[in-house]
Amino acid sequence: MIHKALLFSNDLDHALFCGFGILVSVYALYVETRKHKDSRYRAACDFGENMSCSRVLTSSYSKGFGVVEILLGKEHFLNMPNCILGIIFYAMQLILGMTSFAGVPAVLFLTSIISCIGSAYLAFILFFVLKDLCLVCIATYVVNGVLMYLNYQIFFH
Ligand SMILES: C/C(=C\C[C@@]12O[C@]1(C)C(=O)c1ccccc1C2=O)CCC[C@H](C)CCC[C@H](C)CCCC(C)C
Repeated sequence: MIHKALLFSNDLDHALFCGFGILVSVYALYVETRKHKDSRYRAACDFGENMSCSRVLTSSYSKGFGVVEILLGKEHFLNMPNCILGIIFYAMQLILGMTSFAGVPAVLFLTSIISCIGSAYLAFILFFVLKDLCLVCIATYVVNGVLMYLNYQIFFH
């Protein structure tokens, strides 16, 4: 099988996309927090009624994927902003990606598959329920897709 790197090497690409994922998630968390404090705040990714990241980020789906609240309640610790889960996920990927323990590639690939399933669910909510074009959200779907491709390559190295 031919292994092709996306930009530089597999490992560097992996670290770069993890870093980008953290940046996007931190920005999204900032927008979410700021919008909750001031409803008149307009984020850089707010372009209109149906192209508004802050509308998505303050929706009921922005914490615990909108399902933790229903299953475990509003006060449950897992009912945290999706953005924080994203930051934890990318940081975990970044740190584990720099180690070389046996089993790490499997963990990276497996959690990456889970993140893509999560992304598919969020994309469905975004496009068909909220009917919005949230650019920071779409950016995370791309990052998760790329990370899964890179983790696949690392796993089947
Ligand atoms: C900013 C971000 C996602 C964007 C967004 O979630 C946001 C913010 C949101 O409010 C929203 C509302 C309505 C529709 C869509 C959306 C989203 O699009 C980061 C998640 C990335 C990814 C989906 C995390 C997946 C984490 C895995 C579930 C963890 C698996 C591994 C663990 C065992 C550690």
